[in-house]
Amino acid sequence: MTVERSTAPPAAPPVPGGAAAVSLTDARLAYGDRVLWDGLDLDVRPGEFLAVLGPNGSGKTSLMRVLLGLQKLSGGTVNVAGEPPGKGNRRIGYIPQQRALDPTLALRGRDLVGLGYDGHRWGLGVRGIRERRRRVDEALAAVGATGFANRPVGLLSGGEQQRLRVAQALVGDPTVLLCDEPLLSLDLAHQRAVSTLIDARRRAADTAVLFVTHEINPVLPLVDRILYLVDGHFRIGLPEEVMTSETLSQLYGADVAVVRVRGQIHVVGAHSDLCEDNPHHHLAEH
Ligand SMILES: Nc1ncnc2c1ncn2[C@@H]1O[C@H](COP(=O)(O)OP(=O)(O)OP(=O)(O)O)[C@@H](O)[C@H]1O
Repeated sequence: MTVERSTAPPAAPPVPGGAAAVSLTDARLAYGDRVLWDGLDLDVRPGEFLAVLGPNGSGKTSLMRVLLGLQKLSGGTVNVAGEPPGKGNRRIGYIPQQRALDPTLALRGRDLVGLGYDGHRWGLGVRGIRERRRRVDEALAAVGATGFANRPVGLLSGGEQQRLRVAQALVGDPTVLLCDEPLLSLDLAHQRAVSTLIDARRRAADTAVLFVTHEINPVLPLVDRILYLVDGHFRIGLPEEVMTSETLSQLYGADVAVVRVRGQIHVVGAHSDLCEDNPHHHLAEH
């Protein structure tokens, strides 16, 4: 399989005097002889919003797992918030891909969010407990979850559970926020609320955001750069560099047209393997 290195010029200006929040150098991930990506050089600067796009199975979640320390690279190096990724890295906030929680789970919403604040330590002391409550309440309010914070999480709707996951990821003041399709199962109003919240967080606290999504349009105004993965190939660049007919046709190895309508991007492909379930991909079979 041929593997492509990004040819797009690095769009993000170097961080003056500061280290990258996420840094991958000559990174490779392969399962057996299946190469997901190779030669991946990527520095995400503090405060940057990087959208990670690509069809099913292109390795987006695997990239998140590498950054979380759950998956080893097959080659190259990775650093997150200045250190090699490890399971207990407190500087990472993670919003996992939506999965319904066990309906019998007795945990309340506010307990789930609290795990993001101090799931790793015990014995906070009275002042600590007060501060914890304040922070958890603040995070719950920010995602509009105060009204159902005391209900068992297993009985909440998918969208309500997802808002709690967002609060859990943000309550620990992360340096790096990893989001794996966080808008799935949210209605439009809550999609907007959650993306606004994530955007506000990175602006206020310089949190780097890596945002896996199948649907670029809801976050397009927030995106600084795009990492687009397709079957072992990738491109990194500004949205206007990556989301072009020429670049995507090269990446997919097929005739792909990128159409912009009223500020939205639509991708029209020639092959059904161009990920049919992607809302921004409209298929035109020949
Ligand atoms: N531990 C593993 N061992 C072997 N293959 C794996 C492993 N984890 C993932 N894969 C395979 O690697 C490919 C990439 O998976 P990944 O979940 O990263 O894709 P994705 O881009 O997030 O896909 P989707 O859009 O469907 O969520 C898939 O074909 C998957 O089956």
